[in-house]
Amino acid sequence: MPRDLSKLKGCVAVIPAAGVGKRMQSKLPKQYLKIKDRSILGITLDKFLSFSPVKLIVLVVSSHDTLYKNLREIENEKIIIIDGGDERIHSVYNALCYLYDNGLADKTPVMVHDAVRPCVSHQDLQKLLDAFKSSQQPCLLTAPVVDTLQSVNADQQIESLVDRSKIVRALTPQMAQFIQLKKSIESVIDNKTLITDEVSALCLNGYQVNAVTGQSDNIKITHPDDLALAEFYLEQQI
Ligand SMILES: Nc1ccn([C@@H]2O[C@H](COP(=O)(O)OP(=O)(O)OP(=O)(O)O)[C@@H](O)[C@H]2O)c(=O)n1
Ligand SMILES: C[C@](O)(CO)[C@H](O)COP(=O)(O)O
Repeated sequence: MPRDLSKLKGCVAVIPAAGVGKRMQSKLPKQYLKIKDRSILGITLDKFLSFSPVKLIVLVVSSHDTLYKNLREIENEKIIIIDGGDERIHSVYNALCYLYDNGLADKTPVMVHDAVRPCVSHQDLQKLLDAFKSSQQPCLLTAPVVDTLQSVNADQQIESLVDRSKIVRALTPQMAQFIQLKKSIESVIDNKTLITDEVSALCLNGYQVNAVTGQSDNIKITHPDDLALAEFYLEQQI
């Protein structure tokens, strides 16, 4: 549905939810699995609908998906639905193209957040937004690595100790000005560079990206064990 986005003030959230969840090994795409009667995607959407700086949410779903229509959160005028692509990066790019085609101003802050990270807190969203506003540079939520890190060779033999003070877990949201994000992703897609997040695209295009330490409970539900863990973390937030 076309909209005039040229006057939009505030932040846009892009939520890629067009994956199949292979590693989850469930019949349903994992974003539709339930945690205490609520779908993972519904919980994530609710976090963004109730975060007032976000004025528009672009939800990206598979073109074969009909399940999103059953979400009680979907009937909200802040949400726009877009078809996804083959990889996460293509799904995000489709959302950015929609925003471009509908006139979103170049400097609008855009946050990209995985549908399957329902434990993200408003406190962390605000922290990320504050860091973005004060630095005027792209940034992302991160969490420290707590284990000792060893690198291994192809035969699983330990090669060397990795300096963990230089490593962080890349979480989402990841954010940048709209046009920085769109041009960076466009360029990695054109060059067929394999990347798994927005920050990689921004770095490859020469932007300085700042890590903002967030809560380590902002997990991506990836494997079956993560479901119980996310349920536990969400209970702690009530
Ligand atoms: N073509 C794709 C692939 C992934 N995603 C979304 O990107 C997020 C993070 O990706 P990941 O955890 O890798 O999800 P899946 O691709 O669904 O999982 P898997 O890799 O196990 O198949 C998820 O919200 C997923 O729905 C997407 O929008 N479009
Ligand atoms: C974007 C992301 O969630 C950051 O951790 C991640 O890159 C998703 O991709 P992956 O396939 O699980 O690495």
